[in-house]
Amino acid sequence: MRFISQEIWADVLGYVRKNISEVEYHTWFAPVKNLGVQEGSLVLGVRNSFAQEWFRKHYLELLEDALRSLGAQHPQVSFQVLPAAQDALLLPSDPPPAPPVPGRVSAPPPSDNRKTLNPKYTFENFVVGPNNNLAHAAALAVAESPGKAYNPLFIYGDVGLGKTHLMHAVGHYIAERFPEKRIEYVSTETFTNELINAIREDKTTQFRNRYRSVDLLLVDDIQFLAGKERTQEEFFHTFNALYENHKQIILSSDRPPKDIQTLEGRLRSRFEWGLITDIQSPEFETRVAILKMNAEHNRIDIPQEVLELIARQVTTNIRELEGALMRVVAFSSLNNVPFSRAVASKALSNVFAPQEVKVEMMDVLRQVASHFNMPPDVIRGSGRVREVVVPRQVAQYLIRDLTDHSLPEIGQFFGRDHSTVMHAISKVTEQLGKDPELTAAVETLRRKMKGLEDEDSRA
Ligand SMILES: Nc1ncnc2c1ncn2[C@@H]1O[C@H](COP(=O)(O)OP(=O)(O)OP(=O)(O)O)[C@@H](O)[C@H]1O
Repeated sequence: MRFISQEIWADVLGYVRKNISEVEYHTWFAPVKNLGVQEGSLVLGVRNSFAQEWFRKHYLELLEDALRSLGAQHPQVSFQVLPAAQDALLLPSDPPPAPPVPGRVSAPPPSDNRKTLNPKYTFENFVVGPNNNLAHAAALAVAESPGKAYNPLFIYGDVGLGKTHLMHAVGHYIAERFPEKRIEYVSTETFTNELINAIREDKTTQFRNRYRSVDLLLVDDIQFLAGKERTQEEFFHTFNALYENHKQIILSSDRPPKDIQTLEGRLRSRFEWGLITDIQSPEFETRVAILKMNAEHNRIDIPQEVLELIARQVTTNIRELEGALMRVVAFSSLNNVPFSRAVASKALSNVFAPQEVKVEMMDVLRQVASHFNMPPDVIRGSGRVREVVVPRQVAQYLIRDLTDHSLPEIGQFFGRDHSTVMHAISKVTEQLGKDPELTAAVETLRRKMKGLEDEDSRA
């Protein structure tokens, strides 16, 4: 059974909900469990055989339509009656727990002080790249010496780039080492709403005590303090109380303090007391590494070239990048086809502007290297034996054929001048049709790189 993510399942439910009444939805769909995909069929767990029959009769088509809207070409849905005890079944988006390591005692359950933290947002699960290494180093320093290294730590950056993840990572790190420490994570919006309620219910003292007695305060999206005078006033006092007691404060924002309009000067200057660090959009290699980690985390075996294609499609927001991976996984499960670049490209074409699968020089080199079973560096190296020269010529020929690179650019990539590349290309052109082995290699590789048309037609 392959899992489909909760996001995809939520999309299916969203589709269903738009097409039936609320009463119907709550009666039938709220108790359904998504059990994953088996042989291309989405398996749903229902409570009893009556429900099973009802679903088959009344909702099968609707569910198939929902899957079609998500890219399934031949959607199939089946229903399984859950044993009574399976109501509390592990959701398929939670990967099955790893088998216990003999002789190792499993970790104790998380202590209470991390109840507001997302368990996935740890340092171990954070991929460090040139876009975030300063923020990561600062967060680690703060986690090791809370209240001493940088206070406050102010992390800013665009949507979905890992600010909340880093804040929580500090929380987990501290919670693990100091289980007695009180950790509070709050979004500025929640802080504001809680303050409003406290004022209305005359409970401001409790509100203050709660936030002023923590050891680590994590506040997300602090830019939303802008224009909220009463909340700013309250936050100012919370900040001072914590700061004076050497308690660590971490703030996140979509912009640096100086760009938050209508923020009181005294707050702005406090935000600048510690360290201000930013997170930028991840570059290609970091995006691939994030996808790889996600895939491993979910025990999905997906080829590197597919991850690279996804990483090329989604360039700015990591949340979207993860969503794109889940879409590809769902698409391949639902259509029962193996992962490939063509499949990924199709899975994403509903969401992202269809892009031609753009082939890069490195892609070609890697494919050629794997075809001829030798390391890419050897092909690019100086070896002159036939076993190396032929793959090198094939790689140069295919790069010229499949990319827009000029002869001098290709030459530079191989550490040679353009006339050598020209010679390689004419050599391969001359042999095509004459040398069956070479012809087959070129054709296979070309097809693979152009998006694997053969798999395309199966998808
Ligand atoms: N460097 C990274 N390594 C692994 N996963 C990451 C990394 N950066 C971000 N993510 C993942 O991307 C998703 C979005 O991250 P997060 O919620 O922390 O972003 P954010 O900057 O706080 O966004 P927002 O501004 O919307 O609050 C999360 O699932 C997070 O785990």
